Amino acid sequence: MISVQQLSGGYDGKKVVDDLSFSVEKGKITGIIGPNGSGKTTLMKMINGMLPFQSGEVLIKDKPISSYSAKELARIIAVLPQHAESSFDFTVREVVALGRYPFYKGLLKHSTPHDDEVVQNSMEFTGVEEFADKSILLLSGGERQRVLLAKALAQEPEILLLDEPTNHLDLAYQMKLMDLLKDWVEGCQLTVVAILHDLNIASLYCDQVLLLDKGKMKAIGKPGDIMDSRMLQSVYKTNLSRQEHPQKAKPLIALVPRQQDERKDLSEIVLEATPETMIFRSPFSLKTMSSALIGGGYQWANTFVNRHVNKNYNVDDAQKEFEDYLFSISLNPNDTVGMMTAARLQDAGMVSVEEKGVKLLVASTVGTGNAVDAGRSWERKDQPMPIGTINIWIFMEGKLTDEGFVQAMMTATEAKAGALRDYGIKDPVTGTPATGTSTDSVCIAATQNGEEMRYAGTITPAGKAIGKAVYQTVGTAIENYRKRMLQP
Ligand SMILES: Nc1ncnc2c1ncn2[C@@H]1O[C@H](COP(=O)(O)OP(=O)(O)OP(=O)(O)O)[C@@H](O)[C@H]1O
Repeated sequence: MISVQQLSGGYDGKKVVDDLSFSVEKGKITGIIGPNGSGKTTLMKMINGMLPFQSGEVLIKDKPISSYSAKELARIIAVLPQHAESSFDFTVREVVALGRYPFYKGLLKHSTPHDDEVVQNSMEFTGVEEFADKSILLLSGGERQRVLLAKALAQEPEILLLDEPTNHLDLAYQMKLMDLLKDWVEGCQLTVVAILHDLNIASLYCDQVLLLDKGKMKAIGKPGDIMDSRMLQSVYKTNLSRQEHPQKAKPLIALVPRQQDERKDLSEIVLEATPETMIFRSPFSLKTMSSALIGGGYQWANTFVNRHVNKNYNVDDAQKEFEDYLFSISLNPNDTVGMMTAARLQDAGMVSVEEKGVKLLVASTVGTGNAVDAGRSWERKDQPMPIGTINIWIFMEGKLTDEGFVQAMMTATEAKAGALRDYGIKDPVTGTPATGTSTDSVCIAATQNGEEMRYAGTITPAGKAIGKAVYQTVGTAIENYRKRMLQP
Protein backbone atom coordinates (compact mmCIF):
# COMPACT_ATOMS: atom_id res chain seq x y z
CA MET A 1 0.00 0.00 0.00
CA ILE A 2 2.85 2.35 0.94
CA SER A 3 6.43 1.84 -0.15
CA VAL A 4 9.12 4.11 1.28
CA GLN A 5 12.37 3.83 -0.65
CA GLN A 6 15.70 5.27 0.51
CA LEU A 7 13.86 8.29 1.81
CA SER A 8 15.81 11.24 3.21
CA GLY A 9 14.57 14.67 4.11
CA GLY A 10 14.21 17.39 6.69
CA TYR A 11 14.15 21.15 6.98
CA ASP A 12 16.31 23.94 5.55
CA GLY A 13 18.57 21.48 3.73
CA LYS A 14 19.26 19.58 6.96
CA LYS A 15 18.61 15.84 6.99
CA VAL A 16 16.27 14.80 9.77
CA VAL A 17 15.25 11.48 8.27
CA ASP A 18 18.03 9.50 6.65
CA ASP A 19 17.76 6.74 4.06
CA LEU A 20 14.62 4.96 5.25
CA SER A 21 13.22 2.02 3.31
CA PHE A 22 10.21 -0.03 4.36
CA SER A 23 6.77 -0.96 3.16
CA VAL A 24 3.35 -0.93 4.74
CA GLU A 25 0.90 -3.65 3.81
CA LYS A 26 -2.78 -3.03 3.12
CA GLY A 27 -5.05 -3.87 6.04
CA LYS A 28 -2.34 -3.70 8.70
CA ILE A 29 -1.43 -1.35 11.54
CA THR A 30 2.14 -0.08 11.45
CA GLY A 31 3.44 1.75 14.51
CA ILE A 32 6.32 4.23 14.37
CA ILE A 33 8.16 4.51 17.66
CA GLY A 34 11.31 6.32 18.71
CA PRO A 35 12.51 8.97 21.14
CA ASN A 36 11.56 12.66 20.91
CA GLY A 37 13.15 14.29 17.88
CA SER A 38 13.96 10.99 16.16
CA GLY A 39 12.06 12.09 13.03
CA LYS A 40 8.71 10.34 13.38
CA THR A 41 6.55 13.36 12.54
CA THR A 42 8.92 14.41 9.77
CA LEU A 43 8.61 10.94 8.20
CA MET A 44 4.82 11.10 8.54
CA LYS A 45 4.72 14.51 6.83
CA MET A 46 6.70 13.09 3.91
CA ILE A 47 4.35 10.12 3.62
CA ASN A 48 1.29 12.34 3.46
CA GLY A 49 2.78 14.75 0.95
CA MET A 50 3.03 17.74 3.31
CA LEU A 51 6.84 17.88 3.27
CA PRO A 52 8.89 17.50 0.08
CA PHE A 53 11.75 15.05 0.49
CA GLN A 54 15.40 15.51 -0.42
CA SER A 55 15.94 12.11 -1.99
CA GLY A 56 14.26 8.74 -2.33
CA GLU A 57 10.66 7.97 -3.14
CA VAL A 58 7.29 7.35 -1.52
CA LEU A 59 4.91 5.17 -3.49
CA ILE A 60 1.23 5.18 -2.60
CA LYS A 61 -0.62 2.28 -4.21
CA ASP A 62 2.41 1.75 -6.47
CA LYS A 63 2.44 5.33 -7.79
CA PRO A 64 4.84 8.11 -6.75
CA ILE A 65 3.18 10.42 -4.26
CA SER A 66 4.06 13.37 -6.50
CA SER A 67 1.77 12.00 -9.23
CA TYR A 68 -1.34 12.60 -7.06
CA SER A 69 -3.14 15.94 -6.79
CA ALA A 70 -3.87 17.18 -3.27
CA LYS A 71 -7.54 16.27 -3.64
CA GLU A 72 -6.76 12.79 -4.99
CA LEU A 73 -4.43 12.22 -2.08
CA ALA A 74 -7.07 13.42 0.38
CA ARG A 75 -9.43 10.75 -0.93
CA ILE A 76 -6.90 8.06 -0.13
CA ILE A 77 -5.11 9.37 2.95
CA ALA A 78 -6.63 10.90 6.08
CA VAL A 79 -4.37 12.45 8.68
CA LEU A 80 -4.81 13.00 12.38
CA PRO A 81 -1.99 15.40 13.23
CA GLN A 82 -0.28 15.73 16.61
CA HIS A 83 -1.33 19.28 17.43
CA ALA A 84 -4.66 19.72 15.78
CA GLU A 85 -5.80 23.00 17.28
CA SER A 86 -9.12 24.35 16.22
CA SER A 87 -9.67 28.06 16.51
CA PHE A 88 -12.97 28.16 14.63
CA ASP A 89 -16.21 28.02 16.48
CA PHE A 90 -17.56 25.02 14.51
CA THR A 91 -19.95 22.48 15.94
CA VAL A 92 -18.70 18.94 16.27
CA ARG A 93 -20.93 17.81 13.38
CA GLU A 94 -19.54 20.59 11.16
CA VAL A 95 -15.95 19.61 11.98
CA VAL A 96 -16.62 15.93 11.25
CA ALA A 97 -18.43 16.89 8.01
CA LEU A 98 -15.24 18.65 6.83
CA GLY A 99 -13.86 15.13 6.41
CA ARG A 100 -16.31 14.65 3.53
CA TYR A 101 -15.05 17.73 1.67
CA PRO A 102 -12.84 15.82 -0.83
CA PHE A 103 -15.97 13.98 -2.00
CA TYR A 104 -18.21 16.99 -2.58
CA LYS A 105 -19.09 17.47 -6.23
CA GLY A 106 -20.19 20.44 -8.31
CA LEU A 107 -19.77 24.13 -7.70
CA LEU A 108 -22.03 24.40 -4.68
CA LYS A 109 -20.34 21.47 -2.96
CA HIS A 110 -23.41 20.14 -1.16
CA SER A 111 -23.35 17.06 1.02
CA THR A 112 -25.42 14.08 -0.11
CA PRO A 113 -27.51 11.82 2.20
CA HIS A 114 -24.62 9.33 1.98
CA ASP A 115 -22.19 12.01 3.25
CA ASP A 116 -24.54 12.74 6.17
CA GLU A 117 -24.78 9.05 6.98
CA VAL A 118 -20.99 8.64 6.98
CA VAL A 119 -20.63 11.68 9.26
CA GLN A 120 -23.24 10.28 11.65
CA ASN A 121 -21.59 6.83 11.70
CA SER A 122 -18.14 8.30 12.33
CA MET A 123 -19.49 10.30 15.27
CA GLU A 124 -21.17 7.21 16.69
CA PHE A 125 -18.03 5.09 16.26
CA THR A 126 -15.92 7.56 18.18
CA GLY A 127 -18.58 8.28 20.80
CA VAL A 128 -18.90 12.01 20.03
CA GLU A 129 -22.48 12.13 18.73
CA GLU A 130 -23.64 13.33 22.15
CA PHE A 131 -21.67 16.55 21.50
CA ALA A 132 -22.80 16.83 17.86
CA ASP A 133 -24.26 20.31 18.22
CA LYS A 134 -21.74 21.64 20.72
CA SER A 135 -18.89 23.93 19.73
CA ILE A 136 -15.59 22.10 19.42
CA LEU A 137 -14.00 24.93 21.44
CA LEU A 138 -15.97 23.82 24.49
CA LEU A 139 -14.64 20.24 24.48
CA SER A 140 -11.85 18.74 26.54
CA GLY A 141 -8.56 17.73 24.88
CA GLY A 142 -9.57 14.07 24.75
CA GLU A 143 -13.05 14.79 23.42
CA ARG A 144 -11.54 17.04 20.73
CA GLN A 145 -9.12 14.27 19.77
CA ARG A 146 -12.04 11.91 19.24
CA VAL A 147 -13.86 14.49 17.10
CA LEU A 148 -10.79 14.85 14.89
CA LEU A 149 -10.55 11.09 14.59
CA ALA A 150 -14.24 11.04 13.56
CA LYS A 151 -13.40 13.65 10.92
CA ALA A 152 -10.54 11.48 9.63
CA LEU A 153 -12.76 8.39 9.55
CA ALA A 154 -15.52 10.36 7.77
CA GLN A 155 -13.05 10.73 4.94
CA GLU A 156 -13.44 6.94 4.46
CA PRO A 157 -9.73 6.80 3.72
CA GLU A 158 -7.79 3.81 2.52
CA ILE A 159 -4.83 4.97 4.57
CA LEU A 160 -5.08 6.61 7.97
CA LEU A 161 -2.01 8.40 9.33
CA LEU A 162 -2.11 9.16 13.03
CA ASP A 163 0.38 11.19 15.02
CA GLU A 164 0.07 10.12 18.65
CA PRO A 165 -3.64 9.31 18.41
CA THR A 166 -3.95 8.29 22.05
CA ASN A 167 -2.58 11.61 23.27
CA HIS A 168 -5.05 13.24 25.71
CA LEU A 169 -7.19 10.10 25.89
CA ASP A 170 -8.00 8.40 29.15
CA LEU A 171 -7.22 4.68 29.47
CA ALA A 172 -10.67 3.54 28.41
CA TYR A 173 -10.69 5.72 25.29
CA GLN A 174 -7.12 4.74 24.38
CA MET A 175 -8.23 1.14 24.30
CA LYS A 176 -11.52 1.96 22.62
CA LEU A 177 -9.75 3.92 19.93
CA MET A 178 -7.19 1.22 19.25
CA ASP A 179 -9.87 -1.51 19.30
CA LEU A 180 -11.91 0.60 16.89
CA LEU A 181 -8.96 1.04 14.55
CA LYS A 182 -8.28 -2.68 14.68
CA ASP A 183 -11.93 -3.36 13.74
CA TRP A 184 -11.74 -0.90 10.85
CA VAL A 185 -8.46 -2.32 9.69
CA GLU A 186 -9.85 -5.85 9.71
CA GLY A 187 -13.37 -5.04 8.48
CA CYS A 188 -12.66 -2.33 5.89
CA GLN A 189 -9.08 -3.19 4.91
CA LEU A 190 -8.02 0.22 6.19
CA THR A 191 -4.26 0.70 6.40
CA VAL A 192 -3.03 2.54 9.48
CA VAL A 193 0.32 4.13 10.20
CA ALA A 194 0.47 5.56 13.72
CA ILE A 195 3.18 7.34 15.64
CA LEU A 196 2.96 5.93 19.15
CA HIS A 197 4.80 6.89 22.28
CA ASP A 198 3.23 4.19 24.35
CA LEU A 199 5.30 1.09 23.62
CA ASN A 200 2.68 -1.16 25.20
CA ILE A 201 -0.06 0.16 22.92
CA ALA A 202 2.32 -0.40 19.98
CA SER A 203 3.00 -3.93 21.15
CA LEU A 204 -0.64 -4.80 21.71
CA TYR A 205 -2.13 -3.36 18.55
CA CYS A 206 0.47 -3.09 15.78
CA ASP A 207 1.15 -5.73 13.16
CA GLN A 208 4.53 -4.16 12.46
CA VAL A 209 6.61 -1.64 14.38
CA LEU A 210 9.27 0.70 12.99
CA LEU A 211 11.83 1.92 15.51
CA LEU A 212 13.53 5.19 14.60
CA ASP A 213 16.75 6.39 16.20
CA LYS A 214 18.14 9.82 15.26
CA GLY A 215 16.41 9.75 11.88
CA LYS A 216 17.63 6.27 10.97
CA MET A 217 15.77 3.00 11.00
CA LYS A 218 17.00 1.00 13.95
CA ALA A 219 14.68 -1.93 13.31
CA ILE A 220 11.37 -2.93 11.77
CA GLY A 221 9.40 -6.07 12.49
CA LYS A 222 6.72 -7.71 14.60
CA PRO A 223 6.22 -6.20 18.07
CA GLY A 224 7.71 -9.37 19.60
CA ASP A 225 10.98 -8.68 17.75
CA ILE A 226 11.12 -4.94 18.35
CA MET A 227 10.17 -4.98 22.05
CA ASP A 228 13.60 -6.13 23.04
CA SER A 229 14.85 -4.61 26.30
CA ARG A 230 18.44 -4.18 25.13
CA MET A 231 17.58 -2.59 21.80
CA LEU A 232 15.00 -0.25 23.33
CA GLN A 233 17.37 0.66 26.14
CA SER A 234 20.07 1.58 23.65
CA VAL A 235 17.68 3.82 21.70
CA TYR A 236 15.70 5.40 24.56
CA LYS A 237 18.74 5.53 26.90
CA THR A 238 16.63 4.43 29.81
CA ASN A 239 16.17 1.36 31.97
CA LEU A 240 13.45 -0.92 30.63
CA SER A 241 12.43 -4.46 31.23
CA ARG A 242 10.45 -6.71 28.91
CA GLN A 243 7.61 -8.60 30.56
CA GLU A 244 5.00 -10.93 29.20
CA HIS A 245 1.37 -9.85 29.04
CA PRO A 246 -0.66 -11.93 31.49
CA GLN A 247 -3.30 -12.83 28.90
CA LYS A 248 -1.94 -12.18 25.40
CA ALA A 249 1.11 -13.42 23.57
CA LYS A 250 2.42 -9.84 23.45
CA PRO A 251 5.39 -8.39 25.27
CA LEU A 252 4.97 -5.44 27.60
CA ILE A 253 7.66 -2.94 28.46
CA ALA A 254 8.04 -1.85 32.07
CA LEU A 255 10.02 1.21 33.12
CA VAL A 256 12.61 0.46 35.77
CA PRO A 257 13.28 3.63 37.79
CA ARG A 258 16.89 4.20 38.74
CA GLN A 259 17.17 4.09 42.50
CA GLN A 260 19.61 3.05 45.14
CA ASP A 261 19.30 -0.57 46.16
CA GLU A 262 17.17 -0.40 49.29
CA ARG A 263 18.60 -2.24 52.29
CA LYS A 264 16.35 -5.19 52.95
CA ASP A 265 17.28 -7.42 55.83
CA LEU A 266 15.37 -10.63 56.55
CA SER A 267 15.85 -10.02 60.28
CA GLU A 268 13.28 -7.21 59.92
CA ILE A 269 10.54 -9.71 59.04
CA VAL A 270 8.37 -10.25 62.10
CA LEU A 271 6.30 -13.34 62.83
CA GLU A 272 2.98 -13.02 64.64
CA ALA A 273 1.76 -16.48 65.58
CA THR A 274 -1.54 -17.63 67.05
CA PRO A 275 -3.22 -21.06 66.78
CA GLU A 276 -5.25 -19.52 63.92
CA THR A 277 -2.54 -17.85 61.84
CA MET A 278 1.16 -17.44 61.27
CA ILE A 279 1.59 -13.98 59.81
CA PHE A 280 5.01 -12.89 58.56
CA ARG A 281 5.05 -9.11 58.22
CA SER A 282 7.81 -7.43 56.28
CA PRO A 283 8.54 -3.68 56.32
CA PHE A 284 9.53 -3.99 52.63
CA SER A 285 7.97 -5.80 49.66
CA LEU A 286 9.39 -9.08 48.44
CA LYS A 287 8.96 -10.53 44.97
CA THR A 288 7.11 -13.78 45.30
CA MET A 289 6.46 -16.82 43.22
CA SER A 290 4.03 -19.22 44.76
CA SER A 291 1.34 -21.81 44.30
CA ALA A 292 -0.63 -20.16 47.11
CA LEU A 293 -4.39 -19.65 47.02
CA ILE A 294 -3.92 -15.92 47.57
CA GLY A 295 -1.22 -14.21 45.48
CA GLY A 296 -0.35 -17.28 43.43
CA GLY A 297 2.06 -16.87 40.50
CA TYR A 298 4.39 -13.87 40.57
CA GLN A 299 3.64 -10.79 42.63
CA TRP A 300 5.10 -8.45 45.21
CA ALA A 301 3.96 -8.94 48.78
CA ASN A 302 4.79 -7.78 52.28
CA THR A 303 2.43 -9.98 54.28
CA PHE A 304 2.46 -13.77 54.31
CA VAL A 305 -0.38 -15.62 55.95
CA ASN A 306 -0.43 -19.31 56.81
CA ARG A 307 -3.98 -19.87 58.04
CA HIS A 308 -5.16 -22.84 60.03
CA VAL A 309 -8.62 -24.08 59.09
CA ASN A 310 -10.74 -26.81 60.52
CA LYS A 311 -10.47 -30.29 58.97
CA ASN A 312 -14.06 -29.92 57.76
CA TYR A 313 -13.39 -26.61 55.97
CA ASN A 314 -15.33 -26.85 52.75
CA VAL A 315 -16.56 -23.75 50.91
CA ASP A 316 -17.45 -23.35 47.23
CA ASP A 317 -15.24 -20.35 46.60
CA ALA A 318 -12.27 -20.72 48.92
CA GLN A 319 -10.40 -17.81 47.31
CA LYS A 320 -13.26 -15.37 47.93
CA GLU A 321 -13.72 -16.70 51.47
CA PHE A 322 -9.98 -16.28 52.13
CA GLU A 323 -9.98 -12.74 50.70
CA ASP A 324 -12.93 -11.84 52.93
CA TYR A 325 -11.05 -13.31 55.87
CA LEU A 326 -7.98 -11.21 55.04
CA PHE A 327 -10.08 -8.04 54.82
CA SER A 328 -11.63 -8.94 58.18
CA ILE A 329 -8.16 -8.88 59.77
CA SER A 330 -7.26 -5.64 57.93
CA LEU A 331 -5.00 -7.21 55.30
CA ASN A 332 -5.10 -6.43 51.60
CA PRO A 333 -5.09 -9.57 49.42
CA ASN A 334 -3.24 -7.60 46.71
CA ASP A 335 -0.01 -7.53 48.69
CA THR A 336 -0.49 -10.74 50.64
CA VAL A 337 0.41 -14.32 49.92
CA GLY A 338 -2.01 -16.63 51.72
CA MET A 339 -2.09 -20.38 52.22
CA MET A 340 -4.42 -22.59 54.22
CA THR A 341 -3.74 -25.74 56.16
CA ALA A 342 -5.49 -28.05 58.59
CA ALA A 343 -2.11 -28.85 60.14
CA ARG A 344 -1.46 -27.42 63.61
CA LEU A 345 0.64 -24.28 63.29
CA GLN A 346 2.41 -24.87 66.62
CA ASP A 347 4.15 -27.88 65.01
CA ALA A 348 5.80 -25.65 62.39
CA GLY A 349 9.47 -26.09 61.62
CA MET A 350 11.37 -22.84 61.24
CA VAL A 351 15.01 -22.05 60.57
CA SER A 352 17.29 -19.15 59.61
CA VAL A 353 20.25 -20.05 57.44
CA GLU A 354 23.25 -17.92 56.52
CA GLU A 355 25.76 -19.79 54.40
CA LYS A 356 28.13 -18.87 51.59
CA GLY A 357 26.49 -15.49 51.10
CA VAL A 358 22.96 -16.92 51.06
CA LYS A 359 20.57 -15.74 53.75
CA LEU A 360 17.27 -17.55 54.23
CA LEU A 361 14.34 -17.79 56.58
CA VAL A 362 12.25 -20.92 56.02
CA ALA A 363 9.08 -22.12 57.72
CA SER A 364 7.09 -25.28 57.02
CA THR A 365 3.83 -26.67 58.34
CA VAL A 366 3.17 -30.29 57.60
CA GLY A 367 0.06 -32.42 57.47
CA THR A 368 0.56 -35.81 55.85
CA GLY A 369 -2.85 -37.48 56.15
CA ASN A 370 -3.21 -36.94 52.43
CA ALA A 371 0.28 -38.10 51.37
CA VAL A 372 0.74 -39.02 47.73
CA ASP A 373 3.53 -40.51 45.65
CA ALA A 374 3.42 -38.19 42.60
CA GLY A 375 4.93 -40.88 40.39
CA ARG A 376 2.11 -43.28 41.22
CA SER A 377 -0.83 -40.93 41.81
CA TRP A 378 -2.40 -42.09 38.54
CA GLU A 379 -3.18 -45.38 40.30
CA ARG A 380 -5.58 -43.59 42.65
CA LYS A 381 -9.29 -43.50 42.05
CA ASP A 382 -11.18 -40.19 42.39
CA GLN A 383 -12.09 -40.61 46.00
CA PRO A 384 -12.34 -38.05 48.78
CA MET A 385 -8.95 -37.65 50.44
CA PRO A 386 -8.28 -36.99 54.09
CA ILE A 387 -7.09 -33.44 54.72
CA GLY A 388 -3.34 -32.76 54.89
CA THR A 389 -1.15 -30.11 53.38
CA ILE A 390 2.51 -29.14 53.43
CA ASN A 391 3.03 -25.39 53.23
CA ILE A 392 6.58 -24.13 52.76
CA TRP A 393 7.62 -20.48 53.11
CA ILE A 394 11.06 -19.50 51.86
CA PHE A 395 12.26 -15.93 52.39
CA MET A 396 15.62 -15.12 50.89
CA GLU A 397 17.91 -12.16 50.47
CA GLY A 398 19.03 -11.69 46.89
CA LYS A 399 17.91 -10.85 43.38
CA LEU A 400 16.45 -13.96 41.80
CA THR A 401 15.83 -14.13 38.07
CA ASP A 402 12.62 -15.78 36.83
CA GLU A 403 14.48 -19.00 36.14
CA GLY A 404 16.06 -18.71 39.59
CA PHE A 405 12.55 -18.61 41.12
CA VAL A 406 11.51 -21.72 39.20
CA GLN A 407 14.68 -23.53 40.21
CA ALA A 408 14.20 -22.54 43.85
CA MET A 409 10.68 -23.97 43.69
CA MET A 410 11.99 -27.23 42.20
CA THR A 411 14.76 -27.52 44.76
CA ALA A 412 12.30 -26.92 47.62
CA THR A 413 9.91 -29.54 46.24
CA GLU A 414 12.66 -32.12 45.87
CA ALA A 415 13.97 -31.44 49.37
CA LYS A 416 10.46 -31.84 50.76
CA ALA A 417 10.11 -35.20 48.97
CA GLY A 418 13.50 -36.23 50.41
CA ALA A 419 12.37 -35.39 53.94
CA LEU A 420 9.10 -37.33 53.56
CA ARG A 421 11.04 -40.34 52.28
CA ASP A 422 13.50 -40.22 55.18
CA TYR A 423 10.71 -39.85 57.74
CA GLY A 424 8.97 -42.89 56.28
CA ILE A 425 5.86 -41.08 55.04
CA LYS A 426 4.11 -43.39 52.60
CA ASP A 427 1.34 -43.05 50.07
CA PRO A 428 -1.38 -45.13 51.79
CA VAL A 429 -2.80 -46.33 48.47
CA THR A 430 0.40 -47.45 46.72
CA GLY A 431 2.49 -48.11 49.82
CA THR A 432 5.42 -46.29 48.18
CA PRO A 433 7.30 -43.27 49.66
CA ALA A 434 5.15 -40.15 49.42
CA THR A 435 6.55 -37.10 47.59
CA GLY A 436 4.06 -34.61 49.04
CA THR A 437 0.34 -34.21 49.52
CA SER A 438 -2.20 -33.31 46.89
CA THR A 439 -2.65 -29.72 48.10
CA ASP A 440 0.88 -28.55 48.98
CA SER A 441 2.03 -24.98 48.43
CA VAL A 442 5.41 -23.33 48.23
CA CYS A 443 6.15 -19.61 48.36
CA ILE A 444 9.55 -18.27 47.34
CA ALA A 445 9.90 -14.63 48.46
CA ALA A 446 13.09 -12.78 47.49
CA THR A 447 14.19 -9.29 48.50
CA GLN A 448 15.41 -8.58 44.93
CA ASN A 449 18.34 -6.46 46.03
CA GLY A 450 22.06 -7.09 45.84
CA GLU A 451 23.71 -9.51 43.45
CA GLU A 452 21.63 -11.24 40.78
CA MET A 453 21.09 -14.97 41.41
CA ARG A 454 20.34 -16.75 38.16
CA TYR A 455 20.41 -20.23 39.56
CA ALA A 456 18.96 -21.96 42.58
CA GLY A 457 19.29 -25.58 41.43
CA THR A 458 20.25 -28.24 43.94
CA ILE A 459 24.02 -27.76 43.87
CA THR A 460 24.19 -23.97 43.67
CA PRO A 461 24.83 -22.06 46.92
CA ALA A 462 21.19 -20.87 46.97
CA GLY A 463 19.94 -24.38 46.14
CA LYS A 464 22.02 -26.01 48.86
CA ALA A 465 20.73 -23.56 51.45
CA ILE A 466 17.11 -24.01 50.31
CA GLY A 467 17.44 -27.80 50.21
CA LYS A 468 18.93 -27.94 53.68
CA ALA A 469 16.41 -25.54 55.25
CA VAL A 470 13.37 -27.17 53.64
CA TYR A 471 14.55 -30.68 54.56
CA GLN A 472 15.15 -29.55 58.15
CA THR A 473 11.90 -27.66 58.64
CA VAL A 474 9.70 -30.34 57.07
CA GLY A 475 11.46 -32.92 59.27
CA THR A 476 11.07 -30.78 62.39
CA ALA A 477 7.37 -30.29 61.71
CA ILE A 478 6.88 -34.06 61.33
CA GLU A 479 8.79 -34.68 64.57
CA ASN A 480 6.82 -32.01 66.43
CA TYR A 481 3.58 -33.58 65.26
CA ARG A 482 4.70 -37.05 66.31
CA LYS A 483 5.87 -35.80 69.74
CA ARG A 484 2.54 -34.08 70.32
CA MET A 485 0.67 -37.25 69.38
CA LEU A 486 2.65 -39.20 71.98
CA GLN A 487 1.73 -36.79 74.75
CA PRO A 488 -1.00 -38.08 77.04
N1 LIG B 1 9.39 22.75 10.93
C1 LIG B 1 10.62 22.42 11.35
N2 LIG B 1 11.68 23.19 11.03
C2 LIG B 1 12.93 22.87 11.43
N3 LIG B 1 13.21 21.77 12.18
C3 LIG B 1 12.21 20.98 12.52
C4 LIG B 1 10.86 21.26 12.14
N4 LIG B 1 10.06 20.29 12.64
C5 LIG B 1 10.88 19.44 13.31
N5 LIG B 1 12.15 19.85 13.24
C6 LIG B 1 13.31 19.16 13.83
O1 LIG B 1 13.44 17.87 13.27
C7 LIG B 1 13.81 16.93 14.24
C8 LIG B 1 12.80 15.79 14.24
O2 LIG B 1 11.54 16.30 14.60
P1 LIG B 1 10.23 15.41 14.54
O3 LIG B 1 9.09 16.29 14.94
O4 LIG B 1 10.14 14.73 13.24
O5 LIG B 1 10.55 14.34 15.67
P2 LIG B 1 9.59 13.31 16.41
O6 LIG B 1 10.28 12.01 16.41
O7 LIG B 1 8.23 13.36 15.81
O8 LIG B 1 9.59 13.91 17.87
P3 LIG B 1 8.47 13.92 19.03
O9 LIG B 1 8.46 12.56 19.60
O10 LIG B 1 9.03 14.89 19.99
O11 LIG B 1 7.16 14.35 18.46
C9 LIG B 1 13.86 17.67 15.56
O12 LIG B 1 15.21 17.95 15.86
C10 LIG B 1 13.10 18.93 15.31
O13 LIG B 1 13.62 20.01 16.05
